[in-house]
Amino acid sequence: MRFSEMPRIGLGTSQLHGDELARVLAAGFEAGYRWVDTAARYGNEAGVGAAVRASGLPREDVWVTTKVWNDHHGYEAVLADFGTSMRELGLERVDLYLIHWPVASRDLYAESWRALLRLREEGLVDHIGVSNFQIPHLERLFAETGVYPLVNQVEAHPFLGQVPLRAFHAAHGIQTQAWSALNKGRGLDDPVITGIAGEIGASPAQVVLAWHLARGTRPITKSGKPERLAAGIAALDLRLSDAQVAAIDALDRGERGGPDPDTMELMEASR
Ligand SMILES: NC(=O)C1=CN([C@@H]2O[C@H](COP(=O)(O)OP(=O)(O)OC[C@H]3O[C@@H](n4cnc5c(N)ncnc54)[C@H](OP(=O)(O)O)[C@@H]3O)[C@@H](O)[C@H]2O)C=CC1
Ligand SMILES: O=C(O)C(=O)[C@@H](O)[C@H](O)C(=O)CO
Repeated sequence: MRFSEMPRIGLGTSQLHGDELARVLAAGFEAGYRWVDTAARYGNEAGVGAAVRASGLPREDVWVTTKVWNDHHGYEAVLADFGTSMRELGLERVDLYLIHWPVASRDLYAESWRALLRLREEGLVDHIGVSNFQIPHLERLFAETGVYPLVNQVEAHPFLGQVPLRAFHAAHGIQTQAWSALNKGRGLDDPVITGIAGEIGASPAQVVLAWHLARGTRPITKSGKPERLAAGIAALDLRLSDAQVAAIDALDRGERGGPDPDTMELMEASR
């Protein structure tokens, strides 16, 4: 799939395995999701690939992202682990391959980025990017290779607006993707969000997804409940006013629910 055709809302698969993974992905495809986010770390690439094949959808209609984990940084290690991901997925191509975290303490992320550039040059992956990179990490990639990532997938939700990072992305043509787009349900009861939900006749979760879309961020969400998955896709049709977007922007308190990219070092094996 061309980058310009990339779906606007992604379906996450972290911590989903076996029958539950198959059930959620089948419900997600039924609801209209066409972008699945996995990672070596999630230990479910084989199940994701199987669900894509089982969907009956043409392969070119589904966007599959996977990521290399922290224990496989470095040029040769990335190339080797990409091969393992491809075998696990059992798909001919992966649409987007990301470096999951910078793990700056290892000082291997720029070398890892060179490996992603090679994979793209060789046509083994269509698009490449990073996840959880801060501005200095992105600057370093450009300084060393002259190429910015196409995507940076970072934690973002109303309590973590990522304003400086998003401005940097906009200046350098990097797409912002939001993981934990719903902050795992936290803050959906905030009066600003429930108030806008009442104004437009939508659910709080739909309001948050519509807010991501209005500010040009691509949200990735997850639910085990088919009705929530369907509601998420319906958010594509919602339009917030500038005032509603600004009111949600004002909830930003720089509050992370997940790890801090500057200190995240989890090196447990992904496989
Ligand atoms: N690159 C990275 O480092 C990271 C990437 N990710 C990716 O992003 C994906 C999404 O992240 P995740 O944190 O799961 O996303 P969300 O913010 O969507 O959180 C999902 C949780 O929110 C609940 N939820 C979903 N919809 C609603 C709703 N309408 N009302 C209330 N609660 C709701 C779900 O519960 P229920 O199932 O009961 O509906 C689930 O427990 C991951 O699966 C993964 O693919 C995640 C973390 C880090
Ligand atoms: O879920 C992800 O994509 C993450 O990067 C992290 O949540 C990671 O999997 C983790 O284990 C953090 O402790």
